[in-house]
Amino acid sequence: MDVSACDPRPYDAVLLVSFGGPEKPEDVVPFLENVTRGRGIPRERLEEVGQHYFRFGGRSPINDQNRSFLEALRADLRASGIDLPVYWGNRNWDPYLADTVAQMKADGITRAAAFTTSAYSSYSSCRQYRENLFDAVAAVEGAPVIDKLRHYYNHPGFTEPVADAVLAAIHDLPEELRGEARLVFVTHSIPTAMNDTSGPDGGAYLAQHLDVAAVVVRRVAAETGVRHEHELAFCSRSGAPHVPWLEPDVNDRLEELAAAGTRAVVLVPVGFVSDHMEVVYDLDTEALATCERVGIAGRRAATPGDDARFVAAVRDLLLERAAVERGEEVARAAVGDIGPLWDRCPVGCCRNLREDRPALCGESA
Ligand SMILES: CC1=C(CCC(=O)O)c2cc3nc(cc4[nH]c(cc5[nH]c(cc1n2)c(C)c5CCC(=O)O)c(CCC(=O)O)c4C)C(CCC(=O)O)=C3C
Ligand SMILES: [Fe+2]
Repeated sequence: MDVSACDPRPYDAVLLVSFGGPEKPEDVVPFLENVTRGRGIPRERLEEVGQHYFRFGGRSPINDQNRSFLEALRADLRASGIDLPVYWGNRNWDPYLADTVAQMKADGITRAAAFTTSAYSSYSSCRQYRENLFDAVAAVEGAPVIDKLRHYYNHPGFTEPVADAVLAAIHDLPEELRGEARLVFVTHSIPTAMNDTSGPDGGAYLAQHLDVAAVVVRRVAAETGVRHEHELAFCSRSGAPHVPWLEPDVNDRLEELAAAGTRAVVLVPVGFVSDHMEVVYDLDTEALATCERVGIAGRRAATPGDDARFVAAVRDLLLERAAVERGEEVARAAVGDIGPLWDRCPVGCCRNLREDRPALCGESA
């Protein structure tokens, strides 16, 4: 392998940044309190979401997904001769970001590249993590510098596993229904006001999802010769009922589709990089039950998880950014119409609608 192509300098560590989740029943309520502190989420919604976790023994799948991703990433880097430690810190549960940053400092780390488990622009999926990074670094004297790797929803290492998963799910349908399967891409609903302020010009959250969906539909058509009907729907709506969130809810949409004669659907959880609770509960438990009830043959496409191509995308983004920071020219892998996004978020990107809080990894004003 060309050694210069695997030069991670100036980075001496990688940091996986994620949401965190409970691991046992006693964790569920304190976890939900961490997530919703100061956010005005109605009590009934919290109780309902708590039930989703209790139904799975009080254990979210997200931490185990991250553990296997970490193992895969460490192996990938090692195999490429990149000798960097890989750390992990969360927003809402142990290991907390501030503790991880303290450990990195103790280990002598000076500059880390951060990869978040959210692919898209929005306050919840990008800027809030940048605020979390600011807080974690501010809490640790002499903390390392942390750079967030660019958005990767349109990196082929993300879209290729998604496209393959859709092909596999279509193939899993009864043969006579495969050609007419409708692809319902699903992501986390957010308040419409949060979508309106996502990215530097607003609307980036929706635009990015639609871009990926179009890419996947084209890739599937190239394999099967069928251009499947497709659309975007949402899961996991929260908040107060009078606050508008992105719609349609996937369950409502499945009812409408059944009434209009749709017989087969593939749910594509394109908003999730691995099997989070939203995937195993909101889609596998709830939405597939809706399919059953309304008489649609439904399948859920797999998430990228620890697919080798997705893991390798982290290495690609790390080496790309390292070269940028060394002042070299780079080629940036991206598919779709939007193209590769920025290394540092523009000023005002994904504005915090509640309050002004400092964030790392942005252009300074
Ligand atoms: C855009 C987005 C992502 C994708 C980007 C990303 O991955 O970060 C995401 C991920 C996740 N959300 C998660 C869990 C929860 N999200 C909640 C609440 C909320 N999510 C929101 C948005 C998002 N959330 C919003 C606007 C709220 C309202 C409160 C607020 O304004 O912050 C609540 C409180 C209960 C409720 O209100 O539903 C819970 C428990 C988990 C862990 C799952 C697991 O355990 O596997 C993950 C990965
Ligand atoms: Fe959430």
